[in-house]
Amino acid sequence: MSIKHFMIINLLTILVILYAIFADYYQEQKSHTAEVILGSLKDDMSEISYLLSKQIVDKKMVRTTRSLLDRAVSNNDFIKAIMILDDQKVLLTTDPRYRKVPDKKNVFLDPDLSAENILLDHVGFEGTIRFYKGKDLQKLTLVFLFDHQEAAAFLNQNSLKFLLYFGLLPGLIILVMWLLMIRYIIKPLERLRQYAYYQSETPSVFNLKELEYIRSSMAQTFSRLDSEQKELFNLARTDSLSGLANRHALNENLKCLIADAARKNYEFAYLFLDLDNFKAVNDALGHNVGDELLQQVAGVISEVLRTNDFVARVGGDEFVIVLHDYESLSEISNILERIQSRLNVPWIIQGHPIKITSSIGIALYPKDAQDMIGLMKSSDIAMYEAKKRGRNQHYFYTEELNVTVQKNIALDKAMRQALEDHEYHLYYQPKVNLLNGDIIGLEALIRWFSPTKGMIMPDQFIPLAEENGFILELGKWVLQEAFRQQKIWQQQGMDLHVSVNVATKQLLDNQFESLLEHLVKETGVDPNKIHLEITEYLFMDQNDKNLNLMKRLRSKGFSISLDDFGTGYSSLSYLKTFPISELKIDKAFVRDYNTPDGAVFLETIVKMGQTLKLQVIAEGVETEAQARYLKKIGCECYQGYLCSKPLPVKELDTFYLKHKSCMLED
Ligand SMILES: Nc1nc2c(ncn2[C@@H]2O[C@H](COP(=O)(O)O[C@H]3[C@@H](O)[C@H](n4cnc5c(=O)[nH]c(N)nc54)O[C@@H]3COP(=O)(O)O)[C@@H](O)[C@H]2O)c(=O)[nH]1
Repeated sequence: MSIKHFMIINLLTILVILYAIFADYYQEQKSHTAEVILGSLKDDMSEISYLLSKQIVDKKMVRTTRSLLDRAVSNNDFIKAIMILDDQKVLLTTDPRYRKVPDKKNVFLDPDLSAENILLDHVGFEGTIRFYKGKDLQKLTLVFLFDHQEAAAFLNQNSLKFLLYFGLLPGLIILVMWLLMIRYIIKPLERLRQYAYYQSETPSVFNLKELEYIRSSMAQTFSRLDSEQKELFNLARTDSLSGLANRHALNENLKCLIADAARKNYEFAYLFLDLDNFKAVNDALGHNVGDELLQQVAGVISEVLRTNDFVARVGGDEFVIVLHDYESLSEISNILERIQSRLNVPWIIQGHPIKITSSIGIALYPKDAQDMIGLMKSSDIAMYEAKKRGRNQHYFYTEELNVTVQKNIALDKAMRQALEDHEYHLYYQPKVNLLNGDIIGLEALIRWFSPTKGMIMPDQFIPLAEENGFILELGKWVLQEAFRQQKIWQQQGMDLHVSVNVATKQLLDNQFESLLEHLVKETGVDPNKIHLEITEYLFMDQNDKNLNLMKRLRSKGFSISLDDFGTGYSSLSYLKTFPISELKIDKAFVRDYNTPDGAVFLETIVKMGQTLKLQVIAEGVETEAQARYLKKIGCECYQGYLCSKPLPVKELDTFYLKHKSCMLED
């Protein structure tokens, strides 16, 4: 039951009780009035009886009393007529209309009957006139006939007043009480209920103390809950480390932005920023330093951006910036250049000097993607392109880039499957001694035989394998296969070393050394018969770790051959420091042997090799003229189509048995 209904029932009960009390009181008043009237009639009766008793000495004199009786009737509104009866005979009546002797029981004053009943229901009442005629006591009956109409009118004359005072008043009181209750209890309670349920506007102060206590406690509780909720809301949307928005907040923001941009038809830019080499900072200097660096980076980004731009940290060293309200794409570029140049300064974090750069991918809504996932993907693709292009730059997503990425994804999948399906084979290309034409070694070169696409050359998949790390798995297979083959040839009496291309990622892998040990054990190959062809990129970071690794590999018998020499890192200091056995001059220089610059380069390398006691081998030798020139300048070895293209094992066996050497014609 509601409070309202409860109140109504209570008020109605009070009203009914009040009415019952008042009705009882009214009835009592009426009876009392009737008693007073009847009393006065009785008094009149006594008085008139007395006067008549005195006046009458003979029944015949009754008529003489007429004036007295008329006066009595006119003096009393409740008497309609007065009759004097002698037994059953009417001697006198004040109103000739009433000549009939009234029934005895209708004029008898029954003490059990109420005055009101007598006045209203009886015809009248009687009294006795006693007088002496001589010595004889004579009796006559005096009858007062009631004027019922008058009596009823008199008795009821107060009922209107009563109704006004006692009938309407409680009603009014109850109404006022009801209105007060509505105003001070029911409405405040309803407002409290609404407040509790919908947490609508805080109700203003209530007049009733208890309700006010409830209201103010609720207001305090809600305000506390509100601030806690706000705090939780912010916590759930804030990255605790940087204080920037987190991924959750980014998603919410993007959802609104996409909806708004779709409705109002405007463009915005979704930028994905990734720090370059942040992992190295974390690994080398610890997470404390990494965390502080991230905080500083967050500060720089926020400083450069305008207040209505949005920035979130969405991963370890990954930030997302959402820009809108820009005039042109070059405005975006300007902002990003500002961020990148502000980041690309020497930082001192906890006493450590740190250099950090960033790569940023940009996707535009709606051109590049129309939804959140699409924007993330596109900006991610663009960011990787920025990294691929040398880091510390930003790159706008293009559909062509996407096509390349999709191709690479498919290639990546196929490349991995190909290893399981044994679609890779090693070809071998002879390395030749220029002085005597002897084949001194072989370079293992991978080929992929796809059942659908035929032979796929390594430069179509090795770069991707190096990029996505698959080179570790594939390189392991190459090493295993080359070691196994060298051992077979060795057992067959072909005393040739085998050169294996080793990607920088493979070399830097912590498991590389143990992998070599394991493969040596597994295949039984002599490490002295293995050349590991590495590129100059390894020497970009000439740290002790790399140097020690090279030294350990060398001490185990492996030879280190420097591939594509001249195309990469320009500092030559590593040639002295690192235990390198062989320099392979890139085929681009061999091709240019007959140009002044090419010749100078080749001669310089050969001389330098001689000075440093390194074996120098020229790659890509296709003509006798090239070979003769190389021989003339003192280059010891060459590799190239002049002797043979890379061949599969069987063909190479045949070739080797047939030629054994690639002697230059005199
Ligand atoms: N990490 C690994 N890299 C590998 C592996 N196998 C090959 N590769 C690298 O792929 C690049 C392309 O190799 P490929 O297509 O096999 O080309 C080699 C030779 O075929 C080519 N060559 C040899 N002689 C000539 C010539 O006279 N003319 C001419 N135009 N090309 C010639 O040169 C490539 C050998 O290069 P290099 O390794 O630098 O000695 C290449 O970079 C390979 O390194 C692998 O298993 N792992």
